[in-house]
Amino acid sequence: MTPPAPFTERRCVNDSVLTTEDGRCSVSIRKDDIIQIPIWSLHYNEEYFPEPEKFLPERFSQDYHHKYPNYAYLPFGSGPRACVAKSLALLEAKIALIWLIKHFKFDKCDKTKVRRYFFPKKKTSIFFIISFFSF
Ligand code: HEM
Repeated sequence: MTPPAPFTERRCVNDSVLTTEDGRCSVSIRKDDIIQIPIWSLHYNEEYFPEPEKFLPERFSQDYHHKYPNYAYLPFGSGPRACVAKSLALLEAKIALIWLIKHFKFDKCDKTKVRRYFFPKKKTSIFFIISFFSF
C-alpha cells in the first residue's frame, strides 16, 4: 500500500473547527495553518487495509471499495487540487508493467527485505533475479 506521494498538504483559508461525526473530538485550525494529510499512514491503517505491506490485487477491485471510507485511499489526492495526471500516470504504469512482464521474468531473491517504514532506520534494498526472455 506504499504510496509514491507519502503526504500532501492544504493551507486553511479561514479559522475553522473540525469536529468528528460523534462530536467527541474537535480540532481548531487557524487561517493560514498548513494541514498535512498523511497518505502513507492512511494506506497503512490495518483497520481498512490488513497486511498493508502485502501486494493483494483484490484490494483494488470494485467489490473492495465499500470496505473503507472515502478518503482512506488517496494515492492521487482528492478534490480540485488532486493529481492532474492521474489517468496518464495509471496508463504509463500499465504500459511499463506490460512491457517488463513481456520481456523479463522476475523472481524474488532471498536477500529481499520488504520495506515497511516511511523513514527506514537503515537503508533497505529490494533484490530480484531477473531473467531476460526476448524482444
Ligand atoms: C504514480 C504516479 C503519480 C502519483 C502517485 C501522483 C500523486 C500526486 C498527488 C498525491 C498529488 C497531490 C494531490 C492533492 O494534494 O490532492 C499530485 C499532484 C500533482 N501531480 Fe501527480 N502523481 C503522479 C504522477 C504525475 C504525473 C506523471 C504528472 C505530470 C505529467 C503529475 C502532475 C501533477 C501535478 C501538476 C500536480 C499538482 C496539481 C495541483 O496542484 O492542482 N503527477 N500528484
